[in-house]
Amino acid sequence: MEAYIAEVKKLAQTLLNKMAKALGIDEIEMAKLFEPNKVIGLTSHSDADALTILFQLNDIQGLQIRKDGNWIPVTPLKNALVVNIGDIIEQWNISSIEHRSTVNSTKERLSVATFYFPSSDSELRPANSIIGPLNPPIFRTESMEQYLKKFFARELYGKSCLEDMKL
Ligand SMILES: O=C(O)CCC(=O)C(=O)O
Ligand SMILES: [Fe+2]
Repeated sequence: MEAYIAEVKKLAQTLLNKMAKALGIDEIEMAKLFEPNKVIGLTSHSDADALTILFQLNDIQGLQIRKDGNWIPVTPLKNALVVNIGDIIEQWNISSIEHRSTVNSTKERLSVATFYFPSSDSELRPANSIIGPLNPPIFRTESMEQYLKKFFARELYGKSCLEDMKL
């Protein structure tokens, strides 16, 4: 995995250098755009899926979750997976988790996220067992197809892909 990532990085650099050269862009100026200590990582967001299973492959810290307005680091643990609640589970009145990741300017951080979504022909609505006269639905019903269309058109920023479905 590490060797693959190193090779992919080299390939991206080679391709960008060639493109820059062909376009007359200064290669040194361009390289400055990709310095690790200037790369932000992933901006604050919640995942649009139901659950994200995250495997942190090495012990370089980078993932942070937002709790009561503070950013809390999620220390990688050996033989442990991180499970993130995604936006879709908000239909069950459980909040999705806002998180971000930072990069380390000297050490490479490796993590593999698997995003678990309902099937594309399903419908997003609260389960009958959790709604009633005292617990009306919080979101309007939407097809997964509509939801995914919106998801792919939106910027990775802030919380909840369900926000605009709020009733
Ligand atoms: O950097 C990480 O481990 C988290 C990645 C993440 O939040 C995402 O891909 O949605
Ligand atoms: Fe995420």
